[in-house]
Amino acid sequence: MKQLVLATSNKGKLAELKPLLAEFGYALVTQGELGVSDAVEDGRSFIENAIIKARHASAATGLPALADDSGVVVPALGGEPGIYSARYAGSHGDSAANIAKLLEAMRTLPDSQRTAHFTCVLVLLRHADDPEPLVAEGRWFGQVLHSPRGEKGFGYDPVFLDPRHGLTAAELDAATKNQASHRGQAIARLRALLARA
Ligand SMILES: O=P(O)(O)OP(=O)(O)OP(=O)(O)OC[C@H]1O[C@@H](n2cnc3c(O)ncnc32)[C@H](O)[C@@H]1O
Ligand SMILES: [Mg+2]
Repeated sequence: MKQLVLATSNKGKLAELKPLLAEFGYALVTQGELGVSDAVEDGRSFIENAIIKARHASAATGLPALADDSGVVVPALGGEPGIYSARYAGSHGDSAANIAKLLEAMRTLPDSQRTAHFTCVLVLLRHADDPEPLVAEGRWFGQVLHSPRGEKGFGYDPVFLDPRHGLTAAELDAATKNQASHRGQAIARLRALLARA
């Protein structure tokens, strides 16, 4: 079976992506398992950063690569944290600090201005020099709560309310989150692109 390197070091993403990719017909290997360093994410958009990460992992391994660039976008904050979601409060991947900063920035906002969405852009390089990567985006619309709820998931999940279920992303079981989420939607689009490619 052809190997595919997952170009992410985020354990939460890996846990969600692995079951979603099960039917894609690849043997999955993470960039960490292959000793690939994290790429420098200096793009200006989710798409640019996802391409940077996929190209970095693919160039280092010679394998096809899948990257995920994602984040939470709050229109009332001018789109923040956006592409800076992982390092919003300064240090990379400190979810408690990121959530605290987000809640403080939104402290005075009424419910009508607390809408937000998660965005996920997936980039699949089908081989190391693939000039035309497959790009798939998904968005998950909801509301930012005033305080965290739930223990599951990762990142901003405890403060993101999914209006369809009336639960935060951290209160949803993994399969339900994957059905609703930005990442799940992006994977469904990627599957459709692959079927046509
Ligand atoms: O770059 P990689 O190695 O993939 O890992 P990362 O965590 O740095 O990933 P990003 O650069 O794409 O930043 C995404 C951040 O957005 C947040 N995020 C993305 N998807 C999320 C989800 O499903 N639930 C909660 N937070 C999410 C979370 O804080 C992530 O760290
Ligand atoms: Mg990152």
